[in-house]
Amino acid sequence: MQNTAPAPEATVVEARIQQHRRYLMCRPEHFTVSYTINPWMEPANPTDTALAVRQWQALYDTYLALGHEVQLIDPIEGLPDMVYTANGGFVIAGVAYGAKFRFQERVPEGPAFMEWFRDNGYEVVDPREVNEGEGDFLLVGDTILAGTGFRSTGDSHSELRDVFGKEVVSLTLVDPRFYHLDTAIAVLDPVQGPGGVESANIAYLEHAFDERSQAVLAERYPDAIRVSDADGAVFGLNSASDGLNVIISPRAKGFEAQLRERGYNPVLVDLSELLLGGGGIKCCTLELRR
Ligand SMILES: CN(C)C(=N)NCCC[C@H](N)C(=O)O
Repeated sequence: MQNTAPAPEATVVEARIQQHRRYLMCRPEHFTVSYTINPWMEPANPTDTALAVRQWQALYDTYLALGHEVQLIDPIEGLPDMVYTANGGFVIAGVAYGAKFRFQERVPEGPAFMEWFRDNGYEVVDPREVNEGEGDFLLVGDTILAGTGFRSTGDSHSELRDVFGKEVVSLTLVDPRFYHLDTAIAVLDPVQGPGGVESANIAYLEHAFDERSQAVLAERYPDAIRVSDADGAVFGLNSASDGLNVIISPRAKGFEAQLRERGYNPVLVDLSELLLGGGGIKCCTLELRR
């Protein structure tokens, strides 16, 4: 008798390609939580600066072990959030669009980062509009996804478009726990081929966005990984990917499994102490694109 049962579907796992990265980080020597500008910060809870430094060092060592390059900006006393370098600007092709922070407590960080960029050979664009750098702007392939709702303004998205001449897609965040775009979206793999960007994918937390933005993301990224609230709430998406290795929080168990299924290599680094300031792996990592 002829067997008419359909052949079992083969699971195709794409081969992932590691890309070299250059990052800017800041040792959290002055880390503490002395004010509240996001729902995670609770000045009454004690912080352990030595532990924050050890955890940060583990992230730094991980990047080096994976073959990436890390540059450092000196921490400044009285600016405890400077460890979250992702907020210090947005850099593409040697051009650094500076940050202009929403809250007074972080305002002095803007010029400090711009000075570092200048001293290190970047062309600096002094921003007119309030924006918190790569915390709210993510390069996915050749498109910039730009967050608003809590920190960066919609006007900064227009400024960003003028500065880089790229497509900028505005997305509105609605859940105060996910106040920067990089808490709600992880960029997984902008793969550059000889003819430009060949593929780009993301992971995201759907309900961190308003309905319009959810529709935009669903249409643009049909293959995206959608993560659970539980994984989002431990800053699972606040991760750094080199196209193959994805550095994530060890608490994001579901996301870890989803990444493995897709052929990525999750690398677990615990930044629990820095979570007290409302930041995770990606927040401590600014990509320097030459
Ligand atoms: C992903 N996130 C949140 C970041 N990119 N940055 C962390 C900033 C934390 C700082 N206390 C603040 O509230 O600004």
